[in-house]
Amino acid sequence: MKLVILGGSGSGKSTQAEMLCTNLNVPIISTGEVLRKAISNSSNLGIRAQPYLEAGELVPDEMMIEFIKNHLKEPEFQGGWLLEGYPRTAFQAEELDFLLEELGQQLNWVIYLQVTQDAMIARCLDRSLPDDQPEIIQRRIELFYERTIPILEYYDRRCRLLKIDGDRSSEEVQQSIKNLI
Ligand SMILES: Nc1ncnc2c1ncn2[C@@H]1O[C@H](COP(=O)(O)OP(=O)(O)O)[C@@H](O)[C@H]1O
Repeated sequence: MKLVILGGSGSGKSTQAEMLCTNLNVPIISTGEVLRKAISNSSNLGIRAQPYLEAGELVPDEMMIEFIKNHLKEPEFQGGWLLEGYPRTAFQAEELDFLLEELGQQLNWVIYLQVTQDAMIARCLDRSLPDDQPEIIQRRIELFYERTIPILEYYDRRCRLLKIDGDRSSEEVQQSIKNLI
């Protein structure tokens, strides 16, 4: 199974991604988590990505596209995978299509966790990750509507989109996803 899970800040996509990759026994790439770890390790990727995360801005497409290309070509991802937080822009979505064609793989589903803006903000303030200050959360949510919502229509036109109500318990959300994939 090859899945993408998307949603705004605090939509619960990391929680659902972890549950799914355990249930489906597939490896996961959570781009937000990878970037935060890269920053705390002061790796080359982390040093380059840090200013963007601290401002709530998206890391440049070219960096993310190269990162995903390098990972999805690794042997452990040949049998299936789950991408959480990628793609986030139209350019990333198009490049993912080209990459999957090159790898002879097909994306099964894009799972979109739909939650209200108020719920997103409340959950982010609750979890207080390093980049969870109110003004940064606001910017990340703005960017979600501006850059990521359009790619949901891209996948809907390809009949690959599953819209899930994320404003419920994580167990109910996970069951809804499992019923559809
Ligand atoms: N696909 C991506 N393209 C560009 N930047 C990304 C991507 N994924 C993660 N990031 C960066 O990492 C930050 C944290 O990502 P994530 O944990 O998914 O945030 P959120 O929970 O706000 O959706 C984002 O605000 C952004 O700066």
